[in-house]
Amino acid sequence: MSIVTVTLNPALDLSVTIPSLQKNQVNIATNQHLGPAGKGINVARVLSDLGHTPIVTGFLGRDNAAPFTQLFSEQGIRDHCLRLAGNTRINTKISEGDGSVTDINTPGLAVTKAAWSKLCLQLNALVDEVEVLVISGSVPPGVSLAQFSALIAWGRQHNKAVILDSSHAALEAGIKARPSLIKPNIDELSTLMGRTLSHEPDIMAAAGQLQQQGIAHVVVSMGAQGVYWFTPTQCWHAQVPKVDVVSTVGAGDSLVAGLSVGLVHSDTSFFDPESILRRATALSLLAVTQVGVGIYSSQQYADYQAAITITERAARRV
Ligand SMILES: Nc1ncnc2c1ncn2[C@@H]1O[C@H](COP(=O)(O)OP(=O)(O)OP(=O)(O)O)[C@@H](O)[C@H]1O
Ligand SMILES: O=P(O)(O)OC[C@@]1(O)O[C@H](CO)[C@@H](O)[C@@H]1O
Repeated sequence: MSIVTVTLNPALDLSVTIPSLQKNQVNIATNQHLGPAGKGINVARVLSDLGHTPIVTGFLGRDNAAPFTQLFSEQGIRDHCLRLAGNTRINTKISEGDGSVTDINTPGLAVTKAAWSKLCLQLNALVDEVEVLVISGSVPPGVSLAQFSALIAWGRQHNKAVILDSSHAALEAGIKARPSLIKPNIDELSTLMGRTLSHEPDIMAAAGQLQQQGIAHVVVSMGAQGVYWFTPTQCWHAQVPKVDVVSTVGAGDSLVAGLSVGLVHSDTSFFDPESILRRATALSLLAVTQVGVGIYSSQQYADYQAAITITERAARRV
């Protein structure tokens, strides 16, 4: 059994660092890096650093698939991604000296009906191997929101824990299929609820509303303000230490990787949200202190776990 991540719209991330972005000017980057990414791919990379053997699936462009194939083979990730004619998109991530990031994401490779059918067949063939299904990222051209939502419903019908990490219309559509856990960031949650959320009582009320719609776990990532995790019975908050931010890209994916490991035991007595949240949040701190994701230092991972403060909040239900 494995954690399976589905990335319908992966990307090569072109990460550039500049001191301060000047609009309408020539900006000279001090660093650049082009590497395989996309939300579910990032999740799998972190899982493999944690000692898991995740399965990745979704779509890749055949013409520039080599960096992905190399990553999967180096990291021991089981590659079930379907290759389509053309190139996987390139997303640009501009990191500035103050830690802010500007993302320029492109729409991605169009998925044909035949390719979608192949993915469905492949998932059916993998079903007995799925321990947790992580569905991450945007919906590429050619895939409808109904198909996206059906993917989540498929996982739930097969009694799998399904994590959904997406945004905008895809998040809204996906929620209707009642994933087991969603991980919006605070802006995504505000957009979803149609109101600005920033204070704890508002976030609690929003999470409660979503739980009433059948989503057991709502995790809200809040950047430097840490993480809230609303389980069916409790509410936890992770407070993060101040860190030197290199790039926040992939921080949410690293958090999701840690949560996916935790959900493996969600219906057993081994389920311990406090320690899952501590570890998952530490993984997100490793992400913000590097370009890309992964455990670059076991000692740093341990130190971040020790520096995170987890508190239980009195859950308020709507
Ligand atoms: N500036 C920061 N300082 C400390 N921790 C941070 C910072 N930004 C992010 N984090 C950590 O990473 C987690 C996820 O970040 P964030 O809320 O920005 O998610 P996200 O928007 O989904 O990220 P992304 O889409 O870029 O992967 C936070 O909950 C926090 O633990
Ligand atoms: O367009 P999506 O799928 O929503 O997001 C894609 C993306 O921004 O997400 C990852 C960071 O979370 C990046 O590696 C990648 O470029």
